[in-house]
Amino acid sequence: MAQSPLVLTNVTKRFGGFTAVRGLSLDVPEGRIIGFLGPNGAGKSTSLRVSLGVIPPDEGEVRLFGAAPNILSLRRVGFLPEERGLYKKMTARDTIAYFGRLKGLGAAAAKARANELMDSTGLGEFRNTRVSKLSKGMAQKVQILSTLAHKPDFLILDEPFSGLDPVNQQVLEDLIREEHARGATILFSTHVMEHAERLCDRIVMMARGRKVFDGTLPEAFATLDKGASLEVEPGFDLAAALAPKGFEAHRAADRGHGDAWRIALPKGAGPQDALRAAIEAGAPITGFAPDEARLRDVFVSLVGEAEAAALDDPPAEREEGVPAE
Ligand SMILES: Nc1ncnc2c1ncn2[C@@H]1O[C@H](COP(=O)(O)OP(=O)(O)OP(=O)(O)O)[C@@H](O)[C@H]1O
Repeated sequence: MAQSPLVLTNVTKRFGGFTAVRGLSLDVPEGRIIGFLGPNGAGKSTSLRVSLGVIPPDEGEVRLFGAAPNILSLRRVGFLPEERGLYKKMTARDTIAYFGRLKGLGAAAAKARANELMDSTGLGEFRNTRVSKLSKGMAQKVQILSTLAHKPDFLILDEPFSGLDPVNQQVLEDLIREEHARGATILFSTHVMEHAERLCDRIVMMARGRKVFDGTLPEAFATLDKGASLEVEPGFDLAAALAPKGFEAHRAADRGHGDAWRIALPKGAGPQDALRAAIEAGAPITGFAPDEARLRDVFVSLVGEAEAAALDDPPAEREEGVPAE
């Protein structure tokens, strides 16, 4: 069996009296794209830092390519830290090539790889531009490309999408897929669930330092009760009409034209069954939609609306110059 690039067993990390990560066990199998999800402060960055040996765990074990993180295993990793930082006076291409050389590429190979990466991601014309003259988003792209320069086996990207506009978020999604197709294993953290929905084989959800879910997308959606939404003309009591047919309806909101209801589906029933039952009950239907579950709904069902609301907050800015530990 292929070796998992990363295995965490019962990892706990405390800062003073505060526990940032609590008993986290995680297996990142080779060749997967895994999304590490959770709101600000959930413990994602701390877990990633512990995984790379940047900070030691207080309890538990980290195995990176089968051993404690070491110089050899770290060479196989490309890491995008949450705190971005590049040498401002270096050109974009030299920056990417420099990171490639730090990870063992020869000078010519590093330069060629930097050119190739910049051309394929729309940065070709900025090869000789100094980092200080790049926009924030472009500098972020340069930093991301720097983590890929040496074609790492394992990419760990901490909030790679934050700071990118929608076009460049798409460029990054494509890049992640290409790296995956090349054979890389990818673990990325995000509080934007949509990226994970589109990209990931598996997701790990964190809240307040604890893992609250670990599984495939279908497994995540299977945790939700299925439902449907129906709109009927105002004043019609859908709950009373559907109760004898075994469906529970709750008024969702008065939208003006009609009344919106949410129907919980009993086990084995589909949204069309609810629609049929409403028609049979003589409901004056003005709208119908099967519920389209999103990962955010899964998160809400696991940790509650209050905790999930933090997903909408922008990532916390760490003050510059504040050390990681
Ligand atoms: N060096 C540190 N010293 C003290 N507390 C820390 C340190 N690093 C992280 N923390 C705390 O640990 C908790 C988890 O932080 P972490 O950065 O791991 O969360 P996160 O899920 O990555 O969130 P974000 O998206 O905001 O970065 C937070 O409450 C944070 O304030």
